[in-house]
Amino acid sequence: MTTSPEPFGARLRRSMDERGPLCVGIDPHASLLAEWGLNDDVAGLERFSRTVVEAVAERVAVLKPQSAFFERFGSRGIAVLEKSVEEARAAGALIVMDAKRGDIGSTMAAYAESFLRKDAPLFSDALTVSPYLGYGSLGPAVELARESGAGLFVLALTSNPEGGEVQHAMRADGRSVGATMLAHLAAENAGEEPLGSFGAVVGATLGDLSSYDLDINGPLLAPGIGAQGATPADLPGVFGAAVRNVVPNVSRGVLRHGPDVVTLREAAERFAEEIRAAVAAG
Ligand SMILES: O=C(O)c1cc(=O)[nH]c(=O)n1[C@@H]1O[C@H](COP(=O)(O)O)[C@@H](O)[C@H]1O
Repeated sequence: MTTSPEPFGARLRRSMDERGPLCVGIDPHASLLAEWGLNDDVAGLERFSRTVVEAVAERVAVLKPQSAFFERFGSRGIAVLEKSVEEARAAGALIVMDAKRGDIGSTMAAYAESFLRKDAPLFSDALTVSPYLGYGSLGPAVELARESGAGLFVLALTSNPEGGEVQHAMRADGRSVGATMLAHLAAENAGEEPLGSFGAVVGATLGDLSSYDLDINGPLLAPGIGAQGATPADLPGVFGAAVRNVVPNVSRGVLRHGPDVVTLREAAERFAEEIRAAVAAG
């Protein structure tokens, strides 16, 4: 008899409760490699990524490698990404692979195989995906995620100022495009306990979102804290009652404190503490 794997949402809820909700990004910008005294090459990439994993993977709930910075180095960069994913998962962190995939359904199935099939070299606990070829095009990824006990984070209301022209656009039924994505996710997660596995990306930079129904019974990945100007203290005002399900991401705000492992860890802990306090007050 095969037992089905524990769903991502349940694993994430437990990890957030035990470790706090902070997600640290692994974003090896060329400028950060330089600040850390590393070369902009595969050896520099590997040292950077390993240092972040060593500093925080045993402590934070989630690590989010930004695939673009690894892809920049071709197959050897991808090999570093594979190793980092393996090491971070071994240390108990959940991996959200930030690859923002999105395509017609038949191609989406291949993206899903790449990141959400249990035995794939880049298997990740969850994957960021773009629904802007239509939410239904994500179907194969939803299906494989369910089978593998993995999850998705669907771009709903992104942190960047340009996102509004698409996401705030009004449909004929009077609902915005972003709100429509949130509604799809709420349907996906209906009845799941303690938390569904199909999350939304909602920027922490967006101000008051009370006109949106963020109650999707799933996690809300909230980038934008630190380098993009949002702070942990903003979270209750942006997310309201949904703040309990927010996974706040900080990349450069933490990473600029490297390369010393202890200093990096302390920077992550400061954010984690501020986030804990803000969520408790919210
Ligand atoms: O999906 C994401 O993670 C994401 C969505 C979004 O709306 N905005 C956003 O900044 N991100 C990612 O989150 C990270 C933010 O990095 P920092 O601005 O350095 O904290 C980057 O890896 C972005 O690609």
